[in-house]
Amino acid sequence: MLTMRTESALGNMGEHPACNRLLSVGEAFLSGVLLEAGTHPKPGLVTPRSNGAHNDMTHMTFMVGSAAISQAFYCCADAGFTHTADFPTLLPTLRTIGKSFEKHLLNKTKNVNTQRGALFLGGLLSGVSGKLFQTTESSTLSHLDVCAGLSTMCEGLVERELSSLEENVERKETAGEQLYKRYGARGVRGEVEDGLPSIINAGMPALVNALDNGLSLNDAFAHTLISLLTMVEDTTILWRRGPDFLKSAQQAAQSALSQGGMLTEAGRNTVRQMDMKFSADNFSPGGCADLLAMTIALYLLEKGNFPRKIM
Ligand SMILES: CC(C)(COP(=O)(O)OP(=O)(O)OC[C@H]1O[C@@H](n2cnc3c(N)ncnc32)[C@H](O[C@H]2O[C@H](COP(=O)(O)OP(=O)(O)OP(=O)(O)O)[C@@H](O)[C@H]2O)[C@@H]1O)[C@@H](O)C(=O)NCCC(=O)NCCS
Ligand SMILES: Nc1ncnc2[nH]cnc12
Repeated sequence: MLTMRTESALGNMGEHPACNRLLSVGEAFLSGVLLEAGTHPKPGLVTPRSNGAHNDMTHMTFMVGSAAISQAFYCCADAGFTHTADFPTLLPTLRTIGKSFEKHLLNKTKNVNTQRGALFLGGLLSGVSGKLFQTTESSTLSHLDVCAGLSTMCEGLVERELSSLEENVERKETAGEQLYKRYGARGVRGEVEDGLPSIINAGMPALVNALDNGLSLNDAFAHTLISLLTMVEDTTILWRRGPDFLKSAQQAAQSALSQGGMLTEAGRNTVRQMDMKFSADNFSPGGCADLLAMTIALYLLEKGNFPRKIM
């Protein structure tokens, strides 16, 4: 006797569409983190061909990290689908799932922080997606609806977790908490509370435009990353090199985009130069990398698949 999940995973969609749709949420977000890690070039970031600004991780670290968090997305989607109360009351459940997977991630990567941010973003988005599937028969979700649900669920998160930070808290303050105190940077919490404006206004339009213009998946993803970098307040850059570097990185990305980004040879050369400079200056936009992964995942949730051959 097959379990419901196994039967559905075997494609028996007719009987268990709900479970199959939750499996597709998990698959979309795992695809996002894997395809992000596999994209090259990405200024300062780890790719299959470069370790960027990192001396403690390679592409293999991200494969192990992705495997470690892969089940979190289905678990969060399932939690969202079975959550009978309103969006804000779903958040603590997802945080509990996330915190246990974060421990697992760091255990599997031997304490190298590959994708804490991706786990946070993907887990919350998966939970919202699962909840939205309660009220539709569709097998796809609009990224605008998912981002709106995220914003509703995370309303007040910055205030609760950053603005009201106690002085000399018992535990070591996280990077995000220290950066909020130092610069007022809202980081990933600000992104989710605002409903991912960087994806809605930059990432998703860039990805759709790149694919419509015939770019390969790799080049479309690299183009999307550059677009995100123009506007994201990336605390991983702030943490390593401060606000002036963050501003210069955003300006460099804007300059590359003005030359066409990955759509033109001049733009591609500028992106390659950015990669060399970010790596030499020892900083990388880890937050933008996570948002790239999420853009890919939300694209797959909305469209179901990529438009052409997977190349
Ligand atoms: C909620 C937390 C994840 C918040 O953690 P923290 O207090 O540290 O807050 P932030 O710094 O704001 O964000 C944490 C990570 O989020 C990514 N990020 C940063 N800015 C943004 C942004 N504007 N938008 C989106 N995402 C953003 C970033 O993660 C990526 O970069 C990390 C790799 O950076 P790197 O510098 O290479 O490595 P480090 O070890 O950090 O530094 P070095 O020593 O090497 O210099 C990697 O994590 C990428 O993912 C930020 O780091 C957390 O507190 C939490 O609660 N987690 C539990 C999980 C959870 O609640 N899940 C819920 C659903 S499952
Ligand atoms: N490819 C990557 N390189 C470095 N940090 C990251 N954080 C998320 N993806 C990353």
